[in-house]
Amino acid sequence: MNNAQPSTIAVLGPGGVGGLLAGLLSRTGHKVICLAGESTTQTLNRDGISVRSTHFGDFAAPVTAATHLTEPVDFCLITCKQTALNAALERLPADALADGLVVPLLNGVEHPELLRQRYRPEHVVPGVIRVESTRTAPGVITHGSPFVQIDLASTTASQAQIEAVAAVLAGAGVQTRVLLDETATLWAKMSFLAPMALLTTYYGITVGDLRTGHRDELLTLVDEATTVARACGADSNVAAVMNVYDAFPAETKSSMQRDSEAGSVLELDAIGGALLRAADRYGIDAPLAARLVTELAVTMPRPSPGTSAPRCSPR
Ligand SMILES: NC(=O)C1=CN([C@@H]2O[C@H](COP(=O)(O)OP(=O)(O)OC[C@H]3O[C@@H](n4cnc5c(N)ncnc54)[C@H](OP(=O)(O)O)[C@@H]3O)[C@@H](O)[C@H]2O)C=CC1
Ligand SMILES: CC(C)(CO)C(=O)C(=O)O
Repeated sequence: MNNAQPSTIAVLGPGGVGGLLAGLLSRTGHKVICLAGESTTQTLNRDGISVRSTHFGDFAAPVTAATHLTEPVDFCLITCKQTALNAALERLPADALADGLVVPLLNGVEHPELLRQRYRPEHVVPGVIRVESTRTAPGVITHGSPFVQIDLASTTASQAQIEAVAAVLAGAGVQTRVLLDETATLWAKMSFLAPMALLTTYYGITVGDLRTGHRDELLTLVDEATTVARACGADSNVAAVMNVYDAFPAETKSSMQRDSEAGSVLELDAIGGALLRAADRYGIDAPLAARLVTELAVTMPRPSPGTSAPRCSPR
C-alpha cells in the first residue's frame, strides 16, 4: 500500500457498514471488490453503491462484486454480521488473499482469534467502528449518524501496516485512529456497546429514551460491563461511558435493535454472550446482563438452516 497510489480493497459483507465504506473508498478512487452472495453481487455489478448521508452528502459509486475473492488485495474489510461470519469467510480463501490484510470491523471481541486461526496472524488488524448506517436494499445505504469513526489496533500486525490502512480510510473521509492496545480497544467499545445494545433492544427504545427513562438500569449495566472491560485490560469506567451516552444523538438506535425490528437474528452471542463469558473468566457477577441475555435469547428468531449463527451460549 502506498498513499500516493489507489489501493485495491475487498469488502466482505457490503451491508450498512461495509456498503458505506465501499462507497466512500470507491469515490476516493480506490478499486473496491465487494464479496457477497450471488444476487447481491449481480445488483452491485449493475448498479454500484448508492449512499444517502447527511454527513457525506448523497452519492453513487461503482464497485466490482464477486462471490469469492480471486485476486490479491491490499486489505479486506470484514463487515458481515458475526452470525454470518463463518459462512462469509468461505468467500475469502487465505491463498487468494495472499499478503492482504484482514480488517474486521464487527462488534464483539472474540472474532479476531477465529481470524488468526484462519489467516496469517500478522495480517489481522481488528478495528471498531462507531456509525449508524443501514442497508435498505442491496447496494442502497442510509447513513444516519453525523460521524464515522474507526479505531484500529493489532497485537500481531506491524504498526506500519496498521498506519497504512488508517491512511486509506482517513483519505476516504473516515475519522480513523491507530491505537496501541487491541484488547483495550475492543473492550472499550464493548463496555458501552453491550449496555446500549441489550437495553435498547430489550425495551425497543432509542438511546435518548434509554438514558433518560431507564438511567438507573443503564448505570447498573454499564457498571457490570466496565468492571468486566477493566478486568480484560481496558481503561473503562462508568463516568466516561455515561459521557459517551450523553453525547450520542438522542434518536440513535443500536444495530442489534435495528436487527430486532427487522426480525433478524441478533448478534446476542457475540455481544452479550461474550460479555458473560469474560465475566465468568474473571469471577465477576453480571446479573443484569445475564437476565437480559437470557430474556432476549428466548424471543430472538432462530437462524435459518445453513447459517452458523449460535443461539446465545453465555456460559
Ligand atoms: N450498522 C451499523 O450502524 C453498525 C454495525 N456495526 C457492526 O458491524 C457489523 C456489520 O453490521 P451491518 O453492516 O449493520 O450488517 P448488515 O446486515 O447491514 O450487512 C451485512 C452484510 O453481510 C452480507 N452477508 C450476509 N451473509 C453473507 C455471506 N455468507 N457472505 C457474504 N456476505 C454476507 C449481507 O449481504 P446481503 O446484502 O446480500 O444481505 C450484508 O450485505 C456487525 O458486527 C455490526 O454489529 C457496528 C457499528 C454500527
Ligand atoms: C454503538 C453503536 C450504535 C455505534 O456505532 C453501534 O456500534 C451499534 O449500533 O452496534
